[in-house]
Amino acid sequence: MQQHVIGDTLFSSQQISAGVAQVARQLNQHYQGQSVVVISVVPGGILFTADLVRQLEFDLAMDYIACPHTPGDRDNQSPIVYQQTLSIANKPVLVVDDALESGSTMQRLVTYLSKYSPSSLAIATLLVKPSRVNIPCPQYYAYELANDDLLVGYGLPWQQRYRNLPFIATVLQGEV
Ligand SMILES: O=P(O)(O)OC[C@H]1O[C@H](OP(=O)(O)OP(=O)(O)O)[C@H](O)[C@@H]1O
Ligand code: HPA
Repeated sequence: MQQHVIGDTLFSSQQISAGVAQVARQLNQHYQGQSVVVISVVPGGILFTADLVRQLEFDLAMDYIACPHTPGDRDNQSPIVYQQTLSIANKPVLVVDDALESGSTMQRLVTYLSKYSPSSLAIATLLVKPSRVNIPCPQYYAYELANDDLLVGYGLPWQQRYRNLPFIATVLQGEV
């Protein structure tokens, strides 16, 4: 592993667990008694989704969607890949990803999924960065960051690596 890429730890695995629990609490309150379709944005959202759904107390089904993103790209125009394993028509849908940076990926996904007529659409992420666009739907998150710095770990890649780190760290300046 090229450990020299990895800078200071911003969120330890304990802080991540606390953040997951915080988002789960908000969702358990909001969706109590409902049957929800949770759509994970893969691959980045896999880790957060896995941790989050195990703390959700309402009935849920799971699906996935992808919209490959290059870190630092503030206008993600890549094709959306969605197999629609489950119908979401007339059902509450929760889209789960690790982070919003520009917000452009999630903004496109929300617009796209709304065409399938869900009864409601909301998003859940662990992190949000400050320069994200406004997405007009309910948003659940644990941590609002102070800047847009590139991060790595817990789903976030550096050159497609390090998604599996159990903590979230900065990327050293020369490597961004
Ligand atoms: O708000 P944005 O600026 O659009 O960035 C957010 C996206 O970036 C990350 O994707 P990642 O780089 O992990 O790639 P992925 O799409 O392959 O998961 C993250 O998982 C979001 O999907
Ligand atoms: O901080 C990040 N790191 C890696 N990929 C990303 N995609 C959005 N934000 C990030």
